[in-house]
Amino acid sequence: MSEVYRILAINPGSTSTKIAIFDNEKPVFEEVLRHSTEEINKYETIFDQYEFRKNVILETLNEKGINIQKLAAVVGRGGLLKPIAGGTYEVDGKMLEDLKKGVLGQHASNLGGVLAYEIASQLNIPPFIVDPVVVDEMNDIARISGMPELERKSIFHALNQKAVARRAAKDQGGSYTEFNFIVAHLGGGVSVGAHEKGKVVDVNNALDGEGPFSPERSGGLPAGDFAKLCFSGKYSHDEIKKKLVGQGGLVAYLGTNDGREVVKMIEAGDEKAEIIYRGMAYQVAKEIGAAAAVLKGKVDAIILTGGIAYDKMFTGWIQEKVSFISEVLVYPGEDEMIALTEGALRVLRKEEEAQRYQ
Ligand SMILES: Nc1ncnc2c1ncn2[C@@H]1O[C@H](COP(=O)(O)OP(=O)(O)OP(=O)(O)O)[C@@H](O)[C@H]1O
Ligand SMILES: CCCC(=O)O
Repeated sequence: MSEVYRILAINPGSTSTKIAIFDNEKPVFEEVLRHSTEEINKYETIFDQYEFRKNVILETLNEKGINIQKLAAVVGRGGLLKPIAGGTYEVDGKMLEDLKKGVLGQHASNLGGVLAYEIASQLNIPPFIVDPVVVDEMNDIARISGMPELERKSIFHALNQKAVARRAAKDQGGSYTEFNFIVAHLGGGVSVGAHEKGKVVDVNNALDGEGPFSPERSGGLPAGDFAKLCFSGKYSHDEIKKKLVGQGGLVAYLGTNDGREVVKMIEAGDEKAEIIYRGMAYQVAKEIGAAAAVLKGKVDAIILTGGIAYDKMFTGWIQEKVSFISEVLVYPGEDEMIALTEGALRVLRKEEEAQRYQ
């Protein structure tokens, strides 16, 4: 009989920490630990949230009677490292240092590698990350911003976009590298990627004021007015950064980062909530149109995924605008937990060697 590896997968998002235990590919336990804006805003930096999230994870596993001594590995969603190729990486001192100091910036997934490392080293088992948000397969032409000092960067929901695209390809009876897809990840942040035969050749930097606004991010802004706001003297650099990521989008307009709350507001007749939520769908549809141009109109399917894709009203508004491009497939939620686990299993089974972060 083949060996059973028990894996703990940890996925810190901007509004939640998802945890799961798998015995090989079989899910044994899964939970979404939600964190309110108030809870998250107590901490100045992402790294400051580490102890809080670690305690919530360990308490939850303990309450559920899960013995962590039986784990074979811990795998976390990887963060804002320097741009790297896709795949599974073992968390080492160099990576840990870059994740802790936020070498490319602060992001919830920086905690994935740190939490994996802290829990795994206590148990003397390996810590991994898989397909971090900095996976970079962009065409060079897509890096041009219009201002030479500012190069566009590939920072997006690589793990889920790729996992869902692979699943869609399988459902269509082929493999990921045979199709052109546009994948829109609709989570706390929103990214829309043009996947050309298995490579994400262009994508909005979901963390840096590009693309559609999202539950807690501003997305692309009128640049001149934004520059004036930055120099108005009203805000510090940190406050401006929070207006872009954390306190932008739905939070800024409606005071919540929770799409379900917005749906309730709309159902209760709140017209402002409806126009803002429709505005978010409108911007996602426009970004999908742009990705269709990148793929020269050769689009096998548009895929909507992430938490907000559970909302049929929202996906319906997008579908109305983009279904002229291609079929629209909806894969609500995320495939990230199994994608993380599979990445760890490939290494434990020696099908793949863990890559080293340089
Ligand atoms: N049924 C639903 N209707 C509307 N919104 C929903 C529904 N279910 C989840 N959401 C919303 O989806 C968003 C969270 O999505 P998701 O869990 O994919 O994001 P995250 O992991 O916190 O962040 P990110 O995906 O950016 O890393 C929240 O705004 C949540 O309220
Ligand atoms: C940009 C990568 C993931 C996210 O925070 O939304």
